[in-house]
Amino acid sequence: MGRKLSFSHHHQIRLFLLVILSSLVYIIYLFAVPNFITSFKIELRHSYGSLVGHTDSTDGSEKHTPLQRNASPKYKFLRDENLQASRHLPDALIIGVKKSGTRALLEFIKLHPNVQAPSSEMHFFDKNYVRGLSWYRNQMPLTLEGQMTMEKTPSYFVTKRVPSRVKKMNPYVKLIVVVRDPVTRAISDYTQSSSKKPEYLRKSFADLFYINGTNVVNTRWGIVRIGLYARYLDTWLKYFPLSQFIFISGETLIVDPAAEMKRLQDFLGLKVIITEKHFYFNTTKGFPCLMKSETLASPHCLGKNKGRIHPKIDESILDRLTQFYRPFNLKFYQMTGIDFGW
Ligand SMILES: Nc1ncnc2c1ncn2[C@@H]1O[C@H](COP(=O)(O)OS(=O)(=O)O)[C@@H](OP(=O)(O)O)[C@H]1O
Repeated sequence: MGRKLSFSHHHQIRLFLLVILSSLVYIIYLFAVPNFITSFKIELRHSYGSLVGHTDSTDGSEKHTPLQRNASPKYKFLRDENLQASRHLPDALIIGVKKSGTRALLEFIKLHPNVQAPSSEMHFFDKNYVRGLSWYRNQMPLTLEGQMTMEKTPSYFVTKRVPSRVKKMNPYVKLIVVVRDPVTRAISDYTQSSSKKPEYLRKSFADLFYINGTNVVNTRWGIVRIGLYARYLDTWLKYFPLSQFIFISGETLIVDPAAEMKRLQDFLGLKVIITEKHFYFNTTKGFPCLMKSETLASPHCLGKNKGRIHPKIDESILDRLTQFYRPFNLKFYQMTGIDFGW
């Protein structure tokens, strides 16, 4: 009887321990797994650490949480060095021009250790302005002291309300404009639009280029209008001095990317780190590619929507376009002091 009692007593203790252990496992599951998933998602969203806590105060200033609080191994170096990372409004903007090589330029300059930039176009000054500057700053990647922040949205160059808004953010911001022969630019833009908008498939370049069967150039067609660089620059120059701009040749960016990158690094006051060594010419793509990108250690070209095959456009239309742009191009050379040779 005594042995029986002690057996059931042991049995009860084991059962009790099992219940405690299962409850513990359940509690750990409840708390730890969601936390793990959340932090994993955050890591994915920001390749360069948004786990460094920061919040926006109502007055728009930014508060930082010390890196020491972040246990992620990614920040070990920063913690060891007692460095703090924070988000800043852009010091430089790639404002345009659409289809001139703005993505290539951004990818190339992002290789510089002192440059941080979001990959996507923020469209802050044209479409998202109501969200406010603190929203814009929150979209920027973290930077350390000595690093500059950059953003590119090519529609800024041609949107009337943008220059005054940019000036309000920072009157000393550096402005980067990539330009390309407006004829090639128009065809590139048309090629992209045809791939996106089905209505373009039913109309040829000629249909859209001339006003209803006449031989009058349709200057209301955005694809033609964007190439009037002198007009848009004129608006920008009402707000910023020419010395705050750099004009990058889209053509040179393809044949000699290192030369344009040297000009850009000098203009931004950066040590020239991106040189010929960073590029190779990919004959299949027909464009320069990077030996390594910001995220990939292997040779890397821009995506397949950059460097598209253009449709054949009638010679007479090309001549007409060239003539049409000529006076505007000359004016642009005069304003910038650069003959782009178009
Ligand atoms: N290295 C490299 N690789 C691929 N493409 C290159 C490169 N350098 C310049 N380009 C030219 O960039 C054109 C696209 O311009 P954007 O990046 O400014 O286009 S966008 O406005 O952001 O849509 C793109 O236009 P398309 O050829 O019409 O696709 C290219 O001609």
